[in-house]
Amino acid sequence: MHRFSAKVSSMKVSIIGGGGLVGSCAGFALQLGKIVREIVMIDVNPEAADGHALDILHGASLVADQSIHAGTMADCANSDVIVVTAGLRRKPDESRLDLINRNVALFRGILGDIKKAGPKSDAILFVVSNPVDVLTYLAIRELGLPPKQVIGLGTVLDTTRLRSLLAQQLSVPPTQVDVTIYGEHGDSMVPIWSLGQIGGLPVDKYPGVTPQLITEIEKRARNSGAEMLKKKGGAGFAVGVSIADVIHSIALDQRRVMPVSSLQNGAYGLRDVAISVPTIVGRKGVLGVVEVDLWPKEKIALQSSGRVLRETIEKVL
Ligand SMILES: NC(=O)c1ccc[n+]([C@@H]2O[C@H](COP(=O)([O-])OP(=O)(O)OC[C@H]3O[C@@H](n4cnc5c(N)ncnc54)[C@H](O)[C@@H]3O)[C@@H](O)[C@H]2O)c1
Repeated sequence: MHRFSAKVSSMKVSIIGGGGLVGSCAGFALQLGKIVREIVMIDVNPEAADGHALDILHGASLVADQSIHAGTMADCANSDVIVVTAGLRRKPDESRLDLINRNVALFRGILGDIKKAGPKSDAILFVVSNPVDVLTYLAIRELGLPPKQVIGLGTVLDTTRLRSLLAQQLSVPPTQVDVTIYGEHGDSMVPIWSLGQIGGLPVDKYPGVTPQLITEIEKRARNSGAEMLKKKGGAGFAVGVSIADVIHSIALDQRRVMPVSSLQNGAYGLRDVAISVPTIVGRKGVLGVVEVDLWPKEKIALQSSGRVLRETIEKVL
């Protein structure tokens, strides 16, 4: 435990885009997590970054002893984790991949600024901006950090949406639902029902689970991003806790298996693409991926998801 607390107390997290909805929710979730030492909010709109940083700081006396403040790109130089949530939001009915042309130039500029600041050799770049898998691949190509230190949020948010909605439908505790989505953070995402469990029991045999329910929940999870855009202008709280969950696995070197996006080298037949597969996440970033047997239709869907991303990469990068 002592070993961990030394690491925890030194963890500095900078959030580029901290003045926006996703970045501010991530900052708040990191405060409530009480694990990282320093939270820095950075934004081209400094007022917004300072406003969110101050709002979070105002609650510090009730939560934890952390340093919370607005900053500049220079803060990237000594940050342990650099989170990028800066970006343009999806318009209603716009697919995440359609966003790419608007977001690549913006993201390239941010990568240039991070390079200029000179990140630590063991820094982790954590990409959240959409289309997250494509931008993660771009960062791996262009930032100059080892690929293992570049992680995308991938299907972490999609997974918690699926689990939480299924739990609500079945009246079971959400933390006991263990079904994970892999593949693209986008239309071709692949829920892996073959490995799903509720309270350690096979999900397809759990009382109340029917093929119709599975189809319905899958559809709701897939449409959640669009639903959030329509109802409240974009996802905030759930993506915030998703970001914090990954950062905590890094900060505590927990080596948890998570559906984050990272560069693939052949597992599940995926290569030269950043996409979500079962990935071990620790202080050094991606420590490995775990390959297990899936239903053939799931493996085929995962490979086709990889092809969707590869085609986009070839078109736009
Ligand atoms: N990966 C996921 O699961 C996931 C989920 C939700 C949203 N997102 C993505 O996160 C991104 C942000 O969404 P949001 O709702 O917070 O949008 P937002 O408009 O509320 O916030 C974006 C922020 O980025 C800032 N910004 C723009 N250019 C910048 C730059 N060059 N440097 C620093 N800051 C800059 C803006 O000023 C703004 O404050 C979008 O790309 C969105 O699609 C990803």
